[in-house]
Amino acid sequence: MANDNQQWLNSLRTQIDDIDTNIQSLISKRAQIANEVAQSKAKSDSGGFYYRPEREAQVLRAVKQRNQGPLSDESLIRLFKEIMSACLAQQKPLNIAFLGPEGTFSEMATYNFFGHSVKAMPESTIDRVFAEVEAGIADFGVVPIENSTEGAVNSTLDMFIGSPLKICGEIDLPIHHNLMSKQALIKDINVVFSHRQSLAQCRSWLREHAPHIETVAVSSNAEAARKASFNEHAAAIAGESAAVMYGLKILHSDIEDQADNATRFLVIGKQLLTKSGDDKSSLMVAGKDEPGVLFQILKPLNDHGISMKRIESRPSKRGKWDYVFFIDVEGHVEDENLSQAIAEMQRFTSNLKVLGSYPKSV
Ligand SMILES: O=C(O)C(=O)C[C@]1(C(=O)O)C=C[C@@H](O)C=C1
Repeated sequence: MANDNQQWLNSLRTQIDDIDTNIQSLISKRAQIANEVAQSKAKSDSGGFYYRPEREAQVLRAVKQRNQGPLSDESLIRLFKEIMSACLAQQKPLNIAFLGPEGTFSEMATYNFFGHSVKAMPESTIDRVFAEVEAGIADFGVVPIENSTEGAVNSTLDMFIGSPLKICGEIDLPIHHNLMSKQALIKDINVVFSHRQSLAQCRSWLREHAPHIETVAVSSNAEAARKASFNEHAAAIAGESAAVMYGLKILHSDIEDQADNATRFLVIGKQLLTKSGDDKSSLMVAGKDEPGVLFQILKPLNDHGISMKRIESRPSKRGKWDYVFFIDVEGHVEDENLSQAIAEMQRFTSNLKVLGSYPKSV
């Protein structure tokens, strides 16, 4: 019996070896063809842009559509992202600036979107991420834009007012928080460090399970984990990778108050993207100081059957009580109905800037 089972195991492993040989040779063939694509881009007027997020979104949507299991869509998408990341790295290795330090959710979002064959560059502030991309030191940047529990990240919205950068993609990252410490028991902990937003996202859990523990806000979750790593009676609330990086034990996982807690990040760059087939566009609009101006600005969207996904207002910094509106809509600016709507909106705005058309997160 044991012998039969061993034979079965051996035969299964032989099958896996054969399949791996085929997969490897196909991946190598794919990489060769991607190299030829790079040569064709070098000859064309592609503006030196080798990375094509709209094409990658199409590849990933096809992967999802073909999937019949047993692997989940997420697993297959992760694998194909890594394949494309490696194929692109041989054409042109990308430098990606993100809101650091290492071990933050922004870093996780960066690798989730670009795969691991990129050079991820941690920056200390959102302004620095924009500056590195504007200066061409980084090819793209990754910045948080909103959290499903805590709302908009105003410092990112404000950067778009003065920056020429475009939005080239979005990343919808589920955020799971963990309580981590050198200690094994929560009763031995007297202080919890975390970023202000993360403490807010775990408010009810902390009230219920750790009412005796003091909470201290620090600059990032990774910094919280670093502090907890050399304080015997401290804990941090952070993502899993911070626990690994700073050698902490996870005492409780998924402690966020809302199970579907997520943060949306934007990919910023200099590239204007062509249509991927399922896109979103972001507009920044300064209204004229007239009665009913917001209604007039939004009316063309309704008239042309365009779905608005989000609107935020921010002080314009041009004068007191003067605002700009950030509006996300379905579609690409090259779509007939959206380009007509934008032309009509311009009659009621003192300034309208298309921040980008980009594929919806896959
Ligand atoms: O189709 C392209 O333009 C490619 O360069 C190939 C490829 C891929 O591996 O599929 C690689 C990088 C681009 O970002 C998009 C796709």
